Amino acid sequence: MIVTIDGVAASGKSSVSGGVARALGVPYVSSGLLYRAATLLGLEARLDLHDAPAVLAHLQGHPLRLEPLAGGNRIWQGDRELTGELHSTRVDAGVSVVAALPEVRAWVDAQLRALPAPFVAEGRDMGTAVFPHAGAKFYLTASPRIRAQRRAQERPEDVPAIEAALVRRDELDRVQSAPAPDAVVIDTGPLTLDGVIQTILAQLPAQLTSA
Ligand SMILES: Nc1ncnc2c1ncn2[C@@H]1O[C@H](COP(=O)(O)OP(=O)(O)OP(=O)(O)O)[C@@H](O)[C@H]1O
Ligand SMILES: Nc1ccn([C@@H]2O[C@H](COP(=O)(O)O)[C@@H](O)[C@H]2O)c(=O)n1
Repeated sequence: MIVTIDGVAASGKSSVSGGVARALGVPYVSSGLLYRAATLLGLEARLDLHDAPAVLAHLQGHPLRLEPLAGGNRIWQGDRELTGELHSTRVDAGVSVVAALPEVRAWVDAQLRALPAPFVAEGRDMGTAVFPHAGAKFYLTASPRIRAQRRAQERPEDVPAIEAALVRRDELDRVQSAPAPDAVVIDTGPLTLDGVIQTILAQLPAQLTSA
């Protein structure tokens, strides 16, 4: 059983996926962490992030390991844990460039499809490209201002700067970020985090919640 939760940047995908996964007793899988880790490695190696062969060759020489848990995903390169370094402003600024490389997308998709189900998968294209046969699909939205206000609780920048960066990232991610035709679209703006989680749980087919 796979449930997909896609959405725009900072719409609550990780927090909501964690809550849904805990309620179902399964892990969740953060696809964005793989793109973020690929970006961090590229930045550290001073690669041109537009250079697909260089980024891919570097990834193949420095394999990443995603550890999907209901309580939060962790990601490793060899013995080094990268998780805590991936939500920085510089990774945010570069990640959409790396994610636009078809070779990197194919590499990430292969990592994700190799994971053993059941799980909740969150990202941009989980319900469309990676797991089109998922048992239930959701797509989260909220206005840029609301998302920036939420994110400002966790970042040093002010709300207008965060909002501008989110709008830019949404624009760059537009190609791969769209609701699947069979996804339930949820505007999280008027909802609490728990409200979004309960909305999703209430819409899951009975066979998923009893599995
Ligand atoms: N419905 C909600 N109400 C209030 N705060 C929320 C809600 N959903 C998420 N948040 C908060 O918004 C922030 C962003 O959420 P989260 O990191 O889960 O988003 P995301 O979509 O995974 O982000 P990114 O795309 O950058 O990985 C977090 O601080 C989270 O606690
Ligand atoms: N399925 C996905 C997931 C992520 N991306 C790209 O990674 C960036 C970071 O993702 P977050 O979920 O952590 O925000 C995102 O801005 C996309 O560029 C993707 O392309 N596909």
